[in-house]
Amino acid sequence: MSETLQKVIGETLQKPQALLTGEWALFLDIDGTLLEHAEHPDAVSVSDELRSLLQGLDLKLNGAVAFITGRSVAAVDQLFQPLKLRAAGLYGLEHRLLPDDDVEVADEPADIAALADEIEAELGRGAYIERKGRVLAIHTRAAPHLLPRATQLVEQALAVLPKGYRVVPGNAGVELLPLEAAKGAAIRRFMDIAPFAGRRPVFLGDDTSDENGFEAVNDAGGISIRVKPPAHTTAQYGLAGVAETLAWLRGQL
Ligand SMILES: O=P(O)(O)OC[C@H]1O[C@H](O[C@H]2O[C@H](CO)[C@@H](O)[C@H](O)[C@H]2O)[C@H](O)[C@@H](O)[C@@H]1O
Repeated sequence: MSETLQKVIGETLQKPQALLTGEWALFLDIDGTLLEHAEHPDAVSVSDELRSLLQGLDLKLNGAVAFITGRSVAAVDQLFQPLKLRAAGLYGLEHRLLPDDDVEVADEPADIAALADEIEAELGRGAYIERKGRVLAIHTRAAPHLLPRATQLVEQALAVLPKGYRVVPGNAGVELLPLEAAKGAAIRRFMDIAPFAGRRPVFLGDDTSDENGFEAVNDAGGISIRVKPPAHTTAQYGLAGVAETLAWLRGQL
């Protein structure tokens, strides 16, 4: 274990009680943080152990736990069923502020179906095009050589998309997001309401798209934790991988 990581984990573990008191709000990325990456987005599965860990944390923190994910809330529910938590999906284009509430969706999607079709036709079967309304994910895990071309295609598409669309590197792929899709804003939205308001936010994530969330919790005096941290991250702390993240979370129960 690197010295930095040791220090980071040591610091975090020095205050476990603090995480257990009512002062914390916990925000969780899913893929690469709670779940190991799989070859295809539909190939991941959630263990009963993970479900009960999350349920336990939710109880412990009086409901101040939310998924902050690039997946849609419907996809998250499907994955974690029967567990339902508060959630922001599609990088904050969707919010479910209470576990049993309806999902609030930001404005009607721009029609990017035609663009998705064009990219799919150009890249062929090696790439998987995930259509998420206003968000488009191009997965190249099964054909890494397609990533540069996929990135080029989505960058070119910016010229014809509504203002504010941007390209964000994914994990073994690339995503095209509208302006309002940002994890930091999603976290701030929760922090304005009960039971999150007045607590210190903790956010765990593993991707470039999570950096915006780290900035938001840093600004709010919270704790940002990047799983498998790269050299450059705005996160204050790091955890080595999914297994270590789950162990750390179990330690907070
Ligand atoms: O914000 P997250 O919860 O981390 O979601 C980010 C994206 O995760 C999924 O894609 C990634 O995980 C897949 C399963 O391991 C993997 O096959 C893919 O290569 C990864 O990029 C999901 O499919 C996307 O919609 C999310 O935006």
